[in-house]
Amino acid sequence: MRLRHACARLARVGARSRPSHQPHRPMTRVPLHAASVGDVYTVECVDLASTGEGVCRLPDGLVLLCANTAPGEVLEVELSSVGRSFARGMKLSSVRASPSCVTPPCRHYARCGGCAWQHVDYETQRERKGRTVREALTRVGRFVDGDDLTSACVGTKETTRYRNKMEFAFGSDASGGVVVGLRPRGTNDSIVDLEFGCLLQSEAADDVLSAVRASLKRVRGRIDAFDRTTGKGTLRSVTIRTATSGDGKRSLMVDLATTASEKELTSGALAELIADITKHEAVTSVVHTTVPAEAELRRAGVGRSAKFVKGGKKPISKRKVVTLYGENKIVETLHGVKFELSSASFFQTNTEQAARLVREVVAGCGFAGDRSETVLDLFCGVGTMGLSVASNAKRVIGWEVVPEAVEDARRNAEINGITNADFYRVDLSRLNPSKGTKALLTTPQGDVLPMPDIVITDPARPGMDASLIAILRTIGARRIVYVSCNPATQARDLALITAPSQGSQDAAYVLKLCTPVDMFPHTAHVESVAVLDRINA
Ligand SMILES: C[S@@+](CC[C@H](N)C(=O)[O-])C[C@H]1O[C@@H](n2cnc3c(N)ncnc32)[C@H](O)[C@@H]1O
Repeated sequence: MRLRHACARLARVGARSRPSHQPHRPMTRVPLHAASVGDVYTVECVDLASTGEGVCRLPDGLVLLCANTAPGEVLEVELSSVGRSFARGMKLSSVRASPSCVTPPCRHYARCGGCAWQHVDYETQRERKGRTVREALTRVGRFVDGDDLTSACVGTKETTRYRNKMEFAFGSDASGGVVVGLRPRGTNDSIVDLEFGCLLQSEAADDVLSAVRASLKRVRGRIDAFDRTTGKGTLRSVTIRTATSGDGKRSLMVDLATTASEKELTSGALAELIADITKHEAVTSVVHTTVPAEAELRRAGVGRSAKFVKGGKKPISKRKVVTLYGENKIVETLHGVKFELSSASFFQTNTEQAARLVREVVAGCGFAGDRSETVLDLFCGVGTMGLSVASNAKRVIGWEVVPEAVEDARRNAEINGITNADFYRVDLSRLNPSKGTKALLTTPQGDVLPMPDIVITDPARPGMDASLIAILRTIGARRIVYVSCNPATQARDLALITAPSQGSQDAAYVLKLCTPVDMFPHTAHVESVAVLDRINA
């Protein structure tokens, strides 16, 4: 018996020697922690990691990650790896069950990387997401009142079939056939064949996925999956988008991405696959995206530690999209605004929760109620936020880097009869702060735009560039509403926005409230809406 830390403080947690079947592995370097591979501990799971693993602690404080456990469970774990900052272990048995553990609703849960938190009840997930945002504010943003500034996470009743868009990859099975599905948890070099469908997407979209699987069986041996390590093979991915009309009717857009030439689309195995998809009643649009055949992964490391990682610094080659059936568009409605989406358009993937997110944004703007205010919509995409607030504002000005999204935003304004919203293309990471307000308030044609009263900003995961934040502080709008899908970069940026003012050309802000919104049940992802007021506005 190898008792390691016989300390009263840690009495709840015990260790025993590795089972006799475990070979002794000699240490190659002086360990920083007393634990070693093969040791067995009794620990309590105290938290949930983003990977879905339970977070436990060894007697010396080292974090231990273990799959198939949930907060509150006491379990016996055998260590499978011990690093400098954390260890991993395999659950041997449960000593006391977790009150938050549930049976995962999806039959693919054990392997699929799609929904790592399915084994934990929704209330625990929601509470954890709220805590992620609070912890980012206090630890990254250093807001001493981060806890008080964060409200409870806005949850949802629809914890399955909530996504309006899913992308599935093609891969090869052991006998050379083609399978379609998602990547397994923790690795990107194989595919989980989703024979029971995917609980994240609509039932109609699941029917199309089944049709694709059936078709792949029929054309077996005549077409192969693209191999990202060699750049060989044809079938890359299939994206299924579901739009729901007011009467609940579903229409589906299917985007098949392959390396095939246009000739291959009209005859042979690929043409048969396309025909099978098109036959499906709810499918209103089928497009094909040609992605050039280039290897994208390289082997990193040697021996047992080798793994494939995204390789090279080659620019992503241009994709070519052709419409094979119907039109390359689908119409989705959000907050009373219709959005016409092409296969390449970014759109919020959980329509129901996006409506809640937009409601938070509208409330966060705190409109005067007389349509007197000008709104700047940064990172506007297809105009989701700007068009949703246009009826409350005098004018909306949107900025976005992707030209197609700018075109979509303009068209969306038009089809909704919105005449007070303009959208422009700009790279918001390349603004020149020495130009002051002009850096952001001049159109590409040189027209000077009005000073905004309210700024909505919704950057991608890396957050905002420091130069953009400096310009926003020069502009000094009375309110900033910051929407984010990454609590850490949001907290970093909020700290910069609220830093003390350097003089009359530099407004300072105070953080009023941060509201987490759960857009992606069963995953660690969380969106949050922060509201900032200009001091002495
Ligand atoms: C999280 S999305 C938000 C889109 C939109 N607000 C919505 O709710 O649908 C972030 C958007 O920022 C755009 N974007 C990313 N980097 C950018 C940059 N450097 N300059 C301008 N826009 C950028 C992306 O193309 C994307 O449309």
